[in-house]
Amino acid sequence: MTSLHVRGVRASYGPTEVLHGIDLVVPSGSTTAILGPSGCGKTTLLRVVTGFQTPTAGSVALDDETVAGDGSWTPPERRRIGYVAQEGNLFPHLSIAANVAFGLPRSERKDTARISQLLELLGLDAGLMGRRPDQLSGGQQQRVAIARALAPRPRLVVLDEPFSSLDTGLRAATREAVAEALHHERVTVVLVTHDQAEALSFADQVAIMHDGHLAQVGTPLQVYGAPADRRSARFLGEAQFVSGVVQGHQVDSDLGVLELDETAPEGRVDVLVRPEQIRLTREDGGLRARVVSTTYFGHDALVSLDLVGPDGSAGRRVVARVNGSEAWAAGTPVAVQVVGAVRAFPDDATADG
Ligand SMILES: Nc1ncnc2c1ncn2[C@@H]1O[C@H](COP(=O)(O)OP(=O)(O)OP(=O)(O)O)[C@@H](O)[C@H]1O
Repeated sequence: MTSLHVRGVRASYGPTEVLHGIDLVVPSGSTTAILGPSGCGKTTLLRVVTGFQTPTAGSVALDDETVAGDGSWTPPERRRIGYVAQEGNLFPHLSIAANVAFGLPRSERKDTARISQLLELLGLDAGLMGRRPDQLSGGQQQRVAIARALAPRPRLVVLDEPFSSLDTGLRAATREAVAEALHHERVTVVLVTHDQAEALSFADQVAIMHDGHLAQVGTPLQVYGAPADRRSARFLGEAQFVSGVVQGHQVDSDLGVLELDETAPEGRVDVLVRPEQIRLTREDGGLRARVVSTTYFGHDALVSLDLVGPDGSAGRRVVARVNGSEAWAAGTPVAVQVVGAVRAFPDDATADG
């Protein structure tokens, strides 16, 4: 097992710098998801790690072996990094067995035991070995691509949006099978995605990238529950901000007096309240609101509400996430309660976007 160390990496296309000093450690045998909007530099970081791009500053090391930077350079084919692209890129003219074997050293390419073990590991029937890629579903093709990447026992596996071309049901099943196989092989993994649910469910660690910077690196719970800035909060799940004033461990906000998750400087703040933190009841009293509309998703629903002021006037709009089986018709008067501690950010909207 191998750990990945990215230190102060900068990278450019011509005169334009797109990575502005990336620091990231992926511990041995763990999975890190790099999550960020299109164009933020995720693929460029993968290119630097795999060796298809030279950093203009900083270094990349696998354990204590520097493969780029600090005067060292190991070409991609000698880094022992397995790479899986969005479309898998299987060789169309080769059988499934030959595709997987392609990853093995020439002397081991006839090792059918290793090939069937890998296919089995990815939940693929050994009977598929003789087929060609176009005779498999998209999900099966991606599993074969992962098997091919794992075949030579790489030090690191890099997955660039490997599930994004699959439809929703197939994506979840493929992701689960791949996660299990990677875990079984105890390989270190970097996954690039712009799918929040994928990053949170697949990875031990999530790195949030914006404009060539890592805004935050932490466990899925940390990055979702305690985002470093407003932009990361908005990028990961639904985020709404209400104004408030910090008083000790509490904040007096548009949604009442709420507990803070950590101490914040006294004064005006914006308070992050996730929709699932807002509970609705039909009781009279408490903080009053009126249902504006409901968007139904099956397992849950988002309910838009206008808070009602003491004089009965409509106040600010907030959104609550409720169980999909609950029906909240437009116009229904409700009582609103915020559950759990909330996070405060300085109220200067320009502070972190
Ligand atoms: N070959 C290139 N030449 C010039 N600029 C490039 C090149 N490849 C990427 N860029 C630019 O570098 C920036 C980062 O691109 P990159 O592909 O790393 O982002 P990304 O986060 O992977 O995006 P996506 O999720 O859309 O794949 C973007 O502004 C992009 O336009």
